[in-house]
This record gives sequence, C-alpha cells and structure tokens, in this order.
Amino acid sequence: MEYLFHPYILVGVLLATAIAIYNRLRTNPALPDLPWLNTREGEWFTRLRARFRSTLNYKQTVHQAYEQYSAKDQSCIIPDISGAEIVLPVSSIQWLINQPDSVLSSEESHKLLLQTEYTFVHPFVVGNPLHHETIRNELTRQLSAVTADIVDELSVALDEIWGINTAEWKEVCVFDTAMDMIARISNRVFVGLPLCRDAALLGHGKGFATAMAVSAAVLKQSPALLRPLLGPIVTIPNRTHTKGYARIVRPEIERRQRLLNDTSVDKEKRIGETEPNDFLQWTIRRARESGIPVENDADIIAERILAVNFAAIHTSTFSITNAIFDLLASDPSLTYVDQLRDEVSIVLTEDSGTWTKQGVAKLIKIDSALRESSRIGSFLGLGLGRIVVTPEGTTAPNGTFCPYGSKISVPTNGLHNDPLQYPDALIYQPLRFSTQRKSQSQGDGCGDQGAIAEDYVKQANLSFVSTSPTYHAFGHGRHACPGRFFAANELKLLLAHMLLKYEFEMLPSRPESKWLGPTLVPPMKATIKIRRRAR
Ligand code: HEM
Repeated sequence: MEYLFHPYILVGVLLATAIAIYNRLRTNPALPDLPWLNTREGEWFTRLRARFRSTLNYKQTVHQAYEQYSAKDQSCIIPDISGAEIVLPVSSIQWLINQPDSVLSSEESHKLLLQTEYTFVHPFVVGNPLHHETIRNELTRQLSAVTADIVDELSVALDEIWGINTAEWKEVCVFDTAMDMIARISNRVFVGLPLCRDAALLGHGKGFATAMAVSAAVLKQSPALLRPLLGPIVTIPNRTHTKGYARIVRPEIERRQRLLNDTSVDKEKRIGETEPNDFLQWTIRRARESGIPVENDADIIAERILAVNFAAIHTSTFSITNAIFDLLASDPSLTYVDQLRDEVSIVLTEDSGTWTKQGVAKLIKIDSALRESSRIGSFLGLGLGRIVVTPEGTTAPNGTFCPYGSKISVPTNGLHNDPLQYPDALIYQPLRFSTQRKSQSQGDGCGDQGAIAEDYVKQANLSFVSTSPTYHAFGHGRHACPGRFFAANELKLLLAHMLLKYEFEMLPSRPESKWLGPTLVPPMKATIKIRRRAR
C-alpha cells in the first residue's frame, strides 16, 4: 500500500483530479443530457479522454454526429480540447438562422473562435464591425467596376509567380503560390496600386492572417484563467504584422484624409485626378460619416483593412487550392480540364476578349467546379456556429434545450458529403451543378413570366455563392459571408486565367487535405507541374 503514497503517484493523482475538475468547470454552462461522442461506458475520465479522441479524429466524429444523430432529428455533444458543443439536427437549420442576434449570436461565436480580445491590437475593430457594411455595400456593388483591376492584377501576378516560360515545365507549390496571388489581387481592391505590389505590405497581410489562425487556436485551447498571461505572448506576431501593415498604409490614409478635408480647392483636385475606388477609400469615407471620432484614426483604419485581409486570404486560398487539386486528380478521360478551359475561351470570344462582371457570370462550369470543391472540402467541420446569449436559454425545434453560454452548430462536413443530399456525394463531379442548371434552363421556353422567373431563381440557387440549408461553405442566413460575391468573382477569374494560360500535368491521386481539430485544411506543401501555353 505504501507505494500509493509515493510523491510521483500523489502528484499524478492531484494533477488528474485538477484536470478533471477544470474540465468539469469549463463545461460550464451545464450542458443538456445528450450523448457525448467518443465517451466509453465505465471508462475512467471518459469525458476528458473523449475530448482528445474527438480532436485527433474530427472527421469520424463529425460524420458520427451527422449520421447517428443530426440527420435523424437528434442532437449530441462533441467534446474537444477547447470545450464541448451541442450539435443540432440539420432539420433545425431554418430555426437556427431565424433566431435574432439577442438569442443566438454569431458575433460571440466569432469572438470565441478568433479570441479577438487578444488577437487584435484594437478589439474595437471587430466589436464595431464597420467593415462588414463596407463589404456588403460598396465592395459587392462595385464588383463591375473593380473587375478590370482584378483581371489586370491577376494577369501580372500569374506572369510573375507562375511564370511565362512556354518551353519548360515548372513545379509550383499550389497553396503558397495561390496565397501570394490572392493576397495581391485582394489588396489591389483593398488598397489599390502601388501598395498592393509592396512585398512588405503583402508579407504583413499574409503574416497577420497566419498569426491570427495560430494564436487564436492556441488561446482557445488554453484555460481561460491563463489567457490574460498567454495572450500578450502568443500574439506578438499579430502585433508585429498589425504595426508593420499600418506603418506602410498610414501615409496613404493620411494623404487621402487630407485631400478630403481640404476645402480650399475644387473636389476633383482635392482627391487627385479621380477619387480612388477601393476599399481603403470607402473605409475612410464611412469612418468620416460614422460620427465616431476614433474611426478616423489611421491605425484603426489600417487594422480594419487587415481584418478584411484576414477574412479573405486563407478562405479564398483554401478554395482555389482545393479546386486545383480536385481537377488535376480527376480521371483524365473525363476531360474536365478541357471542358472548363473551352468554356472560358467561348465566353472570352463572345465578349471580344474583355472580362466583365456579366462575362464572369457566364462561367457556369467554372462556378460549378468551385462549388463542388467547396461542397466536398469546405474547411468547416461544423458550421453555422452560434452562442446562446439569451439568459433563459433557448429550445431547438427537436426539443433540445440549449442553455445560456452554450455553443451550438451543425455538422456541415457530414451533410455536404451525404449521398441522400448529393447523389454519388463522395465522387468529385465538377459539372454537377452546371449540368443541373442547364437542365433546369432547358424548359420548353413557352412558360409564363412567373415560371421563367422561378426557373431563373432555381438556377441561381445552384451557384457558388448561393447558400442553402444543405450548402453552407459560406454559412447561411443573414450572417452568411458578406465577402462571397467578391471572393467568387475573384476565384472564377483566377481559375479561368490559370486554365487559359497554363497546361497542367494531371495527378495520379489527390494529395490529402488534413483535419486540424474541426478545420479541414487543404494540402499546404503539395506541388503540381505547370507550363505556360503558347498562344
Ligand atoms: C472562398 C472564400 C471565402 C469563404 C469560403 C468564406 C467563408 C465564410 C464563412 C463560413 C463565414 C461564417 C458564416 C457564419 O457565421 O455562418 C464567413 C464570414 C465572414 N466572411 Fe467570409 N469567406 C470567404 C471570403 C471572404 C472575403 C473575400 C471576405 C471579405 C472581403 C469575407 C468576409 C467575411 C466576414 C466579414 C464575415 C463575418 C460576417 C458576419 O459575422 O456577419 N469572406 N465567411
């Protein structure tokens, strides 16, 4: 018996008890009595061990949540090392998105996920998200106007990053090169020329996006009590990149503010030849109109643009990386690459060699390929995350009581890959949605106006940006990604140009995406071989 009192054993027991108590406490609020995935009957510390099992095998966990519970109108709990969340049935999606922000909060869910209190230098920027409005309004409405800029920037970026050598094959890392292109094209619209080509500025934009993802993940996994201590340490790179980005754009912000404030000369001269039509200018104007003095602070404006960089860069890079690997690993005899390339050539010829927003809308096969890759490989294991913020809690339509403070979501990856929702769901079919859109538009053409309009809506519902209860790569409902119209325009143009300008070596198999906890990350190191096509 004496060995039981050995200091090592005592320390071990104390530690295990402390962890068990801590985990018991952090499962605050008391969750409803639902099945906990990955627990085993009779096992010691089974909930604690379940957290590790889920974290290490998220794919299987999400699919179990979907197949055994969510698809059958039942709820369950997924525990992982950062907490435990209630996974609701997919039948409750309409209810979930209809709840007011005072009941289910998307903002609180983002704050928790991104640990914004620590990861941003001025958390005010996310607490008062003026840039969401700028994305919803100016950015989306100005898509026609900025299409020429996007095409110009992506052409230059492709030439520089993938090269123009038509004689030799070149090996490129898809993820890294795509991220370089996305950062540059996006910043062309965010801050304009010449800043969008400033290597240091792009380095800070990409660096911040990566630092955010890493520091938020570390903080989310650590005990809340330790976060005030850990926060300032793990977010050193965030601050370095925020300050670096601000240092580079500040002179331009102040120059534009001076021009807008200067009333001594006429409007044209105050702003230059013509007023810049980019996100920075819209932000400066919105800040002036907001009536909130601090909004005009150059550091706040710069951090807003950086927040938009964060929202845009990784998400869009993940999408295009998945689309490229899926296409190149498809069966060559199915000629998907050629079919997509032909579509691009036809649209470009029809539009006399110039890209317009209307021309981009005609790329329905490219659109379908992007939607298909996002269906199969969306980074969201669980989607539509919300935190219950109403003090009395709320009850989902299947009767699951979700207490105040609990996190709820639905198993997006399971749903997106369900053969009952998508025939042959596990088979990549880039033309899945364009074929459906085409068959819908091939009515007899004699329908009344109402039927034609209905047909149009049905077709649009299958586009890349269109969210639904069975497709939430961009979320769904009023908190669905406001940047998706810009992202889709940019990605369709980028993929179109890649196909038009380059030959690709097909791949024998698809490099695997990896689960990092609940996030599905595309291959970040895998390479492909490309060669510039001779004109
Ligand atoms: C393919 C690229 C993109 C994907 C897959 C994507 C995906 C998402 C998802 C899943 C959400 C969460 C929706 C929810 O909470 O239910 C979201 C939110 C958001 N996205 Fe995107 N996004 C992309 C590109 C962009 C771009 C380019 C921008 C900015 C220009 C942007 C800005 C935002 C913002 C501001 C939110 C928060 C919206 C809110 O809370 O109301 N995203 N995005």
